[in-house]
Amino acid sequence: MENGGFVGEICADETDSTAQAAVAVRNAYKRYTPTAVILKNLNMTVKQSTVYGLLGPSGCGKTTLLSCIVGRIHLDSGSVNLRIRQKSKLGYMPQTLQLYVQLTIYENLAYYGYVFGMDKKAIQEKADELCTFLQLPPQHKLVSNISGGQQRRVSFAVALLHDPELLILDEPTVGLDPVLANNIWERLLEMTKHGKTIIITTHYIEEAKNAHQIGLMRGGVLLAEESPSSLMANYNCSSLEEVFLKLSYKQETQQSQPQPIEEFTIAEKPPPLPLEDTSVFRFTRFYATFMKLLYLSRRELRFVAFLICLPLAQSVFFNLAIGTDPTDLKIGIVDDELSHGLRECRMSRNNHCAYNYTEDLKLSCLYLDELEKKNFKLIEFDDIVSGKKAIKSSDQTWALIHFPRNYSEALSQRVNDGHDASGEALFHSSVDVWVDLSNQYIGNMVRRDIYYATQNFLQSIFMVCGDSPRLGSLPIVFNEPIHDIGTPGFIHFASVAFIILSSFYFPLISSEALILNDKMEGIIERSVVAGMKFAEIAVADSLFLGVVYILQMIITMVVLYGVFHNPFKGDVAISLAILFLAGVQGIFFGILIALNSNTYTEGAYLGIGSNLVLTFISGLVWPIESHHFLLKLVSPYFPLVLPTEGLRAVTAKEWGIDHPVVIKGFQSSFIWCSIFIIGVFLTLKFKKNALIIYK
Ligand SMILES: Nc1ncnc2c1ncn2[C@@H]1O[C@H](COP(=O)(O)OP(=O)(O)OP(=O)(O)O)[C@@H](O)[C@H]1O
Repeated sequence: MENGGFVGEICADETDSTAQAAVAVRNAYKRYTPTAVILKNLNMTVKQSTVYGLLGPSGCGKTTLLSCIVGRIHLDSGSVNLRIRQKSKLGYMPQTLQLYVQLTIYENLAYYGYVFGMDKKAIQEKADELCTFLQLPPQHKLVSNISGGQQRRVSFAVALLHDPELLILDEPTVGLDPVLANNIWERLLEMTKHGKTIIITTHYIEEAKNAHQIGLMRGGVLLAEESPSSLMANYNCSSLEEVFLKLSYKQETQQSQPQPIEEFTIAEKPPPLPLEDTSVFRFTRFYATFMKLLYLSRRELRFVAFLICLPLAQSVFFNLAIGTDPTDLKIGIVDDELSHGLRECRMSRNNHCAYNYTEDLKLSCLYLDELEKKNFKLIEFDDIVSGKKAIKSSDQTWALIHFPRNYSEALSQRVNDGHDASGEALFHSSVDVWVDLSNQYIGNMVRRDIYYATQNFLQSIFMVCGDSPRLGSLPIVFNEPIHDIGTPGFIHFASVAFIILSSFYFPLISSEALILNDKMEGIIERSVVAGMKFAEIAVADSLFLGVVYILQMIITMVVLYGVFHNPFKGDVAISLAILFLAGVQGIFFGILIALNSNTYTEGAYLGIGSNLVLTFISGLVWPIESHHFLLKLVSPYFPLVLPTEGLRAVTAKEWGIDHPVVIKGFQSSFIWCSIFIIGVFLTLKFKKNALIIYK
């Protein structure tokens, strides 16, 4: 390099050094947005077995440069060549913490140790040594309960844990006790004697004098790259601060005009990452994730209890709150044939035959008995006007029933005279009913039960006279049901959709929460830099969630079918298979949401919002047969809709795996599982920040 020239203007004879260097960055160019150009044709050469101090003001691009070196982000053009070939030989301490603060110091070290392929004994030995050296609190302390400086030292320990050949440290000495900082520098220099190479960024120029080589960075370029002594000698300065100042002035005068963005050529395809990992699935990394989940569940007992109690509470409340008919509904009664009000019914003889009418026959009392049997509470009103007023002004009374003054006599005549009954007898033998239909469901139910009560009342009249009760029935007979599930209630219908949605939703929120948390905290990022594959994380998470899911499903099924006796008549294995596939869909949909969310809020909205839509269209709230015709055209193509139909057919109709409705349920499940899994692959491949949140 020409004396005084920026490192960006690299000489041809230096290209040989690229091959020998531990790290060689050539013509590096990186921008975050078209106007935010961070690295501008930067060149950097780090010799093997040296400490390289990267110095520069805040925002000059140090972290960006290190991120490109460790493969956290791609360069837009240029190249990074590393002497090491495997990620396991790289140690990286990022600027942000990227630790599990809910875990202890040891558990964090163990997690990353397993990621690096270390065994338990080696991890424990190294953890003991590093914790002593870095003056860390006892290893059983939670990271959340130690100071910020101590947390950073744990992060530093993680970088040193597996004795890497190339160590990249982003401001490891911030806020450290000077003695400890000095010890760290001594250790770093000692490590170079064993062939290690270290790049370290720092704001402390004084401390950087310890490095073998210093890179002075400003505005996205390296102004100089030499040993501290040569820098001071070459620039005729007594301190590094002075050298930096001189070079900064020089840069200012040389680049008085900002370099136009067009001058930087961007490669069409981003240059490859320096350490593309070709290794396949590694058991140790899968084990690291699984162990971490076990550690987390031990630490987060409250959350585990929540995961178990949530299905319990949901299914209990579902059964207690949904599906059974309302009881004790109030009905207003205006009975003009009773001169002493409803208490007269208790005194009068009501059960003699209507064919023999006498003054004391009060058939309205028999009618009222039937209404009470339907669990209505009867409220007496003096007249129709006050009864209607009460319904209008209060939401407590749902209907008003009026019996005319000569109701029993007219009804007797109607029964006796049959088709010869007079118009007056027909008129006065009818009760008037007004129903509050402001709540359609309750209003319709009140109407239905008044019909049933009327029918029962008429049947009882003929029975008392010794005739067939059929005389008082509509001429229609409902025979044995074809698919009998006992007394059918809305809950029986809804319980199938409920269990499918639970099978889908519990794994969804758990997988989403796990991945999104690790993504937001930067732990996936650090793990990926350390060699972790997303497949290893996904498989370990899925297995762990599978166990939780089985527990959740057992609880839900015991409550639904054991305690509340919802109908379940068909093949258990087919039903469990449908539920299992709903769980798999949930896990992968949760992962997909996490990969596509950039904030916790976004993740929460996507998770809850999608679930609401599925709740509406899957038949939990209302039968899909009653959907709008346009929705009916598309709803079968939504997840869970056909599996719900299939499960309903299995559990209520005992249809088998070969029935088209059940087959369609399975087809839909397989197709949606595939769509979610493919979605995860495509997101990982094409979405820039699927795993990493650039802070
Ligand atoms: N993800 C991002 N998107 C857009 N701009 C970014 C992003 N990350 C960093 N930057 C910008 O790039 C510039 C360089 O940031 P970088 O973190 O590399 O600087 P630095 O030298 O490490 O600073 P410090 O010493 O304060 O850590 C800054 O202006 C920063 O705002």
